[in-house]
Amino acid sequence: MMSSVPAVEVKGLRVERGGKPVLRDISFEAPRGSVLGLIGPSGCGKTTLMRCLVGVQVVKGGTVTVLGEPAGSRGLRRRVGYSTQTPAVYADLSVRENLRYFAAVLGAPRTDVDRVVDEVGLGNNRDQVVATLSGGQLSRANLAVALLGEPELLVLDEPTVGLDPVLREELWELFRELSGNGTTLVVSSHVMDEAVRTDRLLLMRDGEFLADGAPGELTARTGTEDLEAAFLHLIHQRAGSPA
Ligand SMILES: Nc1ncnc2c1ncn2[C@@H]1O[C@H](COP(=O)(O)OP(=O)(O)OP(=O)(O)O)[C@@H](O)[C@H]1O
Repeated sequence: MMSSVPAVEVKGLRVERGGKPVLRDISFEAPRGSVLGLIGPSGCGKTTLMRCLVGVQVVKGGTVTVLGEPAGSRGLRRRVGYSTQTPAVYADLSVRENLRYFAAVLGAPRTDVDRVVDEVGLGNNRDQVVATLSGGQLSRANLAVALLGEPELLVLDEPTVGLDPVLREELWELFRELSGNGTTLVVSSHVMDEAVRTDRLLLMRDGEFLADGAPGELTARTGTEDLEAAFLHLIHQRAGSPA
């Protein structure tokens, strides 16, 4: 039976980096099995928020609860998958060797290796040394590591950067399939056309949420035709509102 505890529960989160506020009083919840999009311009705090979810960021205030436990708890190690923008895979090992290594570290079954290679569409590159992969193949190898062990929550920092539209489409189909099986995904992007594929969007700017809702709700609420226009509308609205 699926737990009723939200996959993610963030309350009053505040983070400072380099002495400056980077996240200012952020609160939200992600129900299990949802695909949550974290969208906003470069430097708005997306990576910092994701670091909080996986428990590697020092926080100034607030709480971050993941699958019912404080973020970063030991018990969450195998239940949460994280892929960073900087690839974690070793350049001098093949795709398969990397995944075997990470499967052993994570305690994931060895049979997972071929499954995740196929899921990210690297079936023809499984024995290729990572140093020789293209940029898009490299980011998919990195994503494959996060899929090992079938984590309940996947935190993916810009997983589709540098991919062509066909591959992006395929990856989004995979994300939808994973969420259909009950996995919760938090996916960051600064590309608005990806935002429409999420169940719920958190539009971020300067460490705050401009809006939080389903893509259709956000366009309806702002009376705009697409999410790009909705985002601009919200920025102008915020700029025009009294402090
Ligand atoms: N180690 C650090 N020390 C000081 N400031 C930092 C550090 N890391 C990030 N920052 C600052 O924190 C803010 C948020 O950065 P963050 O990486 O979370 O943004 P982002 O939205 O993920 O950006 P991008 O889309 O470019 O990855 C930025 O202003 C950044 O300069």
